[in-house]
Amino acid sequence: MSRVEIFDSTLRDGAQAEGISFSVEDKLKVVKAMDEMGIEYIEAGNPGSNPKDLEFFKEVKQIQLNHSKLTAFGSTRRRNIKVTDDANVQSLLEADTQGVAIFGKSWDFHVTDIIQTTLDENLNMIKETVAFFKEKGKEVFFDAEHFFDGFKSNKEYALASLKAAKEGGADCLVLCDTNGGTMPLEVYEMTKEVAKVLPEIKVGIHAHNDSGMAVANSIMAVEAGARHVQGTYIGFGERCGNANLSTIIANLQLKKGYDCIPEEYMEHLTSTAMLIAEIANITLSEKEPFVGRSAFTHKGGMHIDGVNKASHSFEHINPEIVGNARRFLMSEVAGRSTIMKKIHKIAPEITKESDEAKQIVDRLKELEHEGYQFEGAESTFELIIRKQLGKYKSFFELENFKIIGEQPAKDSIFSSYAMVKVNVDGTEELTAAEGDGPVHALDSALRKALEVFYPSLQEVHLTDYKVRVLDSKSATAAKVRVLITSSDGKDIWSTVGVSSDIIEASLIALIDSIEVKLLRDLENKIKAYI
Ligand SMILES: CC(=O)SCCNC(=O)CCNC(=O)[C@H](O)C(C)(C)COP(=O)(O)OP(=O)(O)OC[C@H]1O[C@@H](n2cnc3c(N)ncnc32)[C@H](O)[C@@H]1OP(=O)(O)O
Ligand SMILES: CC(=O)C(=O)O
Repeated sequence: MSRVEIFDSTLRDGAQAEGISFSVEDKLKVVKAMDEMGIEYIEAGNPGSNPKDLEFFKEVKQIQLNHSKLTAFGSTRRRNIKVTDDANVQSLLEADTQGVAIFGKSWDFHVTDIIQTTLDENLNMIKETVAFFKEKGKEVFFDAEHFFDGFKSNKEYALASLKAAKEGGADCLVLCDTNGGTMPLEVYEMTKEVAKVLPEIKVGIHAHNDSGMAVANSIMAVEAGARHVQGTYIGFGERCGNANLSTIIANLQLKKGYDCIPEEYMEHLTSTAMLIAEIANITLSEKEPFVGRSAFTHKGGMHIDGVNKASHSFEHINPEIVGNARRFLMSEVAGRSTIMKKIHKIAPEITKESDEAKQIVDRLKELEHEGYQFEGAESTFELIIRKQLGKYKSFFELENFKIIGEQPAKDSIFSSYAMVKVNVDGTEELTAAEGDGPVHALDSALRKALEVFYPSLQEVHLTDYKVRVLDSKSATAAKVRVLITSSDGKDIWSTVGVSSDIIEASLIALIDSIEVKLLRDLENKIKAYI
């Protein structure tokens, strides 16, 4: 199996994405996650950029890495100064990492118009900076910024920038599609030419996603001979993002037979994507190939029927290989086989013709008539089946609650408080909490009271809250459907509630969300015991 090195820049190019800001603690968590995933290189920051990155590079030394090598990122020396006088170069040394990624200009226009120096001086800047770090014993990646645009503008000069890095002793020449505008076949042809002109040095690819081509471009570069791929684990980065490494790793390893990460870690691909999203405080796109929640989710009745008969009829790989799971959605386009599949997970003995099956279907129809919709809220659906079959005992009773919304003075901020009393096996707990709004306050108070009995609820938080008005003609008397998505960092689940009162609808969904978490914990305990 041919090896392709994976180089993750979540902490550097990822941190250049709009809305992303990592604390030192966050960065340390990402480093651990990448190491546990078997990622070969972690570009962990830009020490010349900010004191936080420098502090991080000190802290990270405490972590024992088993797979990954750390690299720091920075530019070549500035024009017309000595390498040793360049502050950025000094910060890179101070970061004290095994590797450094040095970016330099490959596009003649950028040299003359952006960094405003001569073409020769830029080549000197590249060669001298690379040579400096080689002398210091570093593994040096030369990131040829704007390589593909440069190649189109002035091929000789773009290649000369690579040669300058090679003469400086670079270990890898990384061709960057910095503006993300290059098309896959162009990447293939230009990479092929580099591999031909400079056969004795490793070539890499760093693609941005401005044309939606970053993954395709990375794969095409590998097809053309690149053996080092840079990107960010779930694709966020400057502007439209970077090449998504979770997609690339899965494609290269499962479809193309390359060796990117240890085989046994492939099943952690999805949970690591969720963890990175969690740390970055973003919602992982449900549509993300391989690792998204919808990646193996089937809605059309015929698709569900097909997957039940043979999973590969509508799935390109088995979801378990990447640690994801198959889901069937309940909807107006789902057939009876979908419902039976759900019932069978809980009660395999029940037949399509049995009274129990009929009662469940009737109950579902009733609930749908009330405004429930289970598409995307399978957890509530599962609880309904369990309750209907008498296979469910609630983990707690909500005895009462009170919500206060107040604006004590005309211009003061509106605030909400909630008080709840819960009962767990005869023991009562009364708690209050504050929130940004009534539902937030209620959620906080409910979990605070229950955490006394079930500490694992501390891991749970709401990742999405949607309200849909069902009959807008009835104005404020209209029913609303509330869909809540929750996560504990390992798993994501959705629950639904319907009422003409938005608080009640939210409460129904919140209670189900907590019940689902406690049910899963119990199931996991039983599995571990068996
Ligand atoms: C393609 C990429 O992603 S490259 C990395 C981009 N990332 C970032 O910019 C985030 C981190 N950057 C920073 O924190 C800041 O830009 C710093 C601290 C590094 C530098 O800040 P400043 O000194 O204020 O410079 P500024 O941010 O305006 O950058 C422009 C300077 O960088 C120089 N520069 C840009 N690219 C290069 C390069 N490849 N080689 C050498 N110098 C370069 C420009 O010539 C310009 O210098 P000048 O003002 O003397 O003409
Ligand atoms: C190096 C880099 O981030 C780029 O050229 O896009």
